[in-house]
Amino acid sequence: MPGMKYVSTRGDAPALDFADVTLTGLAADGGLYVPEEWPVLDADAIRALRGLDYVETAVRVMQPFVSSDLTEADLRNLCRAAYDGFDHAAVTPLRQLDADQWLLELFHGPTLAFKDVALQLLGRLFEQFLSGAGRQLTVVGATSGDTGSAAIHALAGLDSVDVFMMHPKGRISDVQRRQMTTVMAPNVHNMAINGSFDDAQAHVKRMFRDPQLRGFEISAVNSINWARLMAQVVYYFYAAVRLGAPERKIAFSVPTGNFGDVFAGYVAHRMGLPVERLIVATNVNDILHRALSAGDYSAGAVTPTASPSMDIQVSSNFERLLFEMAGRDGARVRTMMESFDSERRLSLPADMRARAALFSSARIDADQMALALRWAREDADMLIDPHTAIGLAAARAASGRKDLPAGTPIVTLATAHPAKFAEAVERAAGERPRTPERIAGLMDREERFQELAADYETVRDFVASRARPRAAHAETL
Ligand SMILES: Cc1ncc(COP(=O)(O)O)c(C=O)c1O
Ligand SMILES: N[C@@H](CCOP(=O)(O)O)C(=O)O
Repeated sequence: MPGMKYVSTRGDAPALDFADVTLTGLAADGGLYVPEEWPVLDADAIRALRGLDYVETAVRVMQPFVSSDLTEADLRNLCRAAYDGFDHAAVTPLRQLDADQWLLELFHGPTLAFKDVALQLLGRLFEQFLSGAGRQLTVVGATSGDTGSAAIHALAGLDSVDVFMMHPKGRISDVQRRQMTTVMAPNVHNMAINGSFDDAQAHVKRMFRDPQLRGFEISAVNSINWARLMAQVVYYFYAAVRLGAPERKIAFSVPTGNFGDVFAGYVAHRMGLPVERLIVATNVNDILHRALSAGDYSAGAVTPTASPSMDIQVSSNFERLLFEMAGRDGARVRTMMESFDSERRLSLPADMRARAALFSSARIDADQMALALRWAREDADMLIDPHTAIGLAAARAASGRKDLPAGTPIVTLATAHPAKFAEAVERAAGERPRTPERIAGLMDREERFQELAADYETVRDFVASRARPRAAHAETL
């Protein structure tokens, strides 16, 4: 059986197989890679997921995407190794809050955020594909707090990979920063830039196309990398099947920033999972809410909030949805994205918006977030983090407005452990979360990071002066 190929959302880059798409990250035309077609699990295949554990579910959901480059046994071994270190046997357990509301806990991995679900696997995929290949990767990444630590924990000490991670200085929590900056592995380089996450993400994309970095094999761990999203599709299936899929439709409320997590939900839907609705929950950095509710995709300045990981105005993965909304017309997406890059705004035409009817959206402000956090504490006896609270506020609003058919379970993705944002949680709920063992002692460790101006050249030169060049024989890859 021929393996899955991946094509660029801008239609002008070579199609790649899974291994290359994983190691490459961003497409050469500036687009994002997506599978050339969506594999489908029919109702029987979904029923057959009942009773399977997380690893077996992951193997069945991801196999169609990787089949050209990994055997089923390889994939199973990688998944076992990736999820073995999670501190819950279910990996991503479900918790019921009331008759309709559920939480999908995605924070049981090493760095206490949903990013571990994908990055624990991605690190192992890198190792698998680089083993014996003589290639040297330079991973450049941008983080608003959680991707950075999950990536660093997945890649620290790997000899064939150098990791350069930018975070916006002063705009992430102390725990988030220290989870990155206390890792002393020689292949890890942290940069605190005097700018926003959007600045950092723009730099990452530019480095892929910078002729001055031609001597390095640049790669990505942000959700521009397809493999990140693929691993996140799994928990939508895992949760929905436990709640009655395929016989029952489920709605998901997803706290959203870079649009990766919720796009994974869209992929699950395209693969055949009966999804009633995907609720895109934003904080006051609401570009996605405006885009989906009014067709206005225009980026303003980033406002710092108590949910810093979602303080994003330019959402990379929205381009993947645009590609679907444009009927997979890469040339149309290229024109739109080039216009967005120069104007910082796009108006989404009606024909495209009609293809995004599965999504609804909500903009949740600080008071609404705090109210949801308190409700979870007082009525459901759960301390949740501010990002999860944004998702929950949107979920409760949808159910209060009776936006969904009666009895539809709404699953809010609980994307981080509250201890990562202890001050904000304490402010809202009047109670400080307990400190999990995984981060005990973090505040006493030595930190190492480089503070840098936000301009591109400063960051690029920092990377170029420390990264190891690509291996000679990989020059033409
Ligand atoms: C805790 C947390 N919640 C939600 C999000 C938003 O996820 P996405 O960027 O995939 O939309 C992020 C960052 O990505 C995050 O770290
Ligand atoms: N919220 C993220 C921002 C980067 O998003 P990604 O999913 O594209 O890696 C973070 O916490 O770093």
